[in-house]
Amino acid sequence: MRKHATAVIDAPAGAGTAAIALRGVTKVYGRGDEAVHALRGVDLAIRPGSFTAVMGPSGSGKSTFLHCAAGLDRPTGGQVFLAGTDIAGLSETKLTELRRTRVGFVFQAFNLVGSLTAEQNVTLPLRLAGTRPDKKWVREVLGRVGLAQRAGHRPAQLSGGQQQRVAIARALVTRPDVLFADEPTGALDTKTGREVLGLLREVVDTFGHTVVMVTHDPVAASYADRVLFLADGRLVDTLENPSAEAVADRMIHMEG
Ligand SMILES: Nc1ncnc2c1ncn2[C@@H]1O[C@H](COP(=O)(O)OP(=O)(O)OP(=O)(O)O)[C@@H](O)[C@H]1O
Repeated sequence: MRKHATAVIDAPAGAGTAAIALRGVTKVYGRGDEAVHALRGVDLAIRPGSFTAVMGPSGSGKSTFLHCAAGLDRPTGGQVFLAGTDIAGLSETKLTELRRTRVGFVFQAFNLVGSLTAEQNVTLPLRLAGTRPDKKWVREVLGRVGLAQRAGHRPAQLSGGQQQRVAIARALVTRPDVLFADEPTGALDTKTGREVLGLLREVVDTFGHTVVMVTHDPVAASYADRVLFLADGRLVDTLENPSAEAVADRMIHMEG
């Protein structure tokens, strides 16, 4: 039997002040005997300008949480507020617009367009949203991720860490309310992974962005201000100012 850590459920802050707030969010895949309860009533609030890591055993609902929080998928029940907007009530068109402009995504596999330069990859979300890219702002974002000198390079001409930096710049270019990262260091070696984590920390501390990152790695989680632990679709624990050791210890007890 899976042992759960003490259940500490965050009281949702006023939905209007949180970058993200979930209220009683459930997600069921399939029906009847086949039904999988991926989220079983998640309540939480994430402060603007904070860095949050989401951890939990395989199958605990981390990706489902990320998808529901980011408007990539609709919850079966409950409410998701993104900077005060209840996204469950939005039409498909509005939800697509929200995904393009108010949230940013960084994935393990970078997901850059190989035929485009770093700068063109970064401006892609703006073009998709029908906005003319502001050159000064695009340069600024490329500078924030340390790629001012690589703007004209294509992904194949960049290292894995540089490609992930392009992906981070692309995620930030629309000035999103939240940047979601799904195992952003999963495809990188340890040293490069740490550099990317340092960059995520920096965009929070220096530029006030809000980052929510799913990870399996306790060291990655230790870069966050707070770790949320999911088990069997529930938020079962949180850890403030986490050390890698404390996170690893919590995980061992959850998986034991
Ligand atoms: N599209 C789907 N259809 C049916 N079941 C699904 C679907 N997506 C996820 N699940 C199930 O929901 C549960 C939660 O999955 P989820 O991918 O959110 O977990 P996770 O914590 O991200 O796992 P991992 O760490 O292995 O990536 C699992 O039991 C999974 O099998």
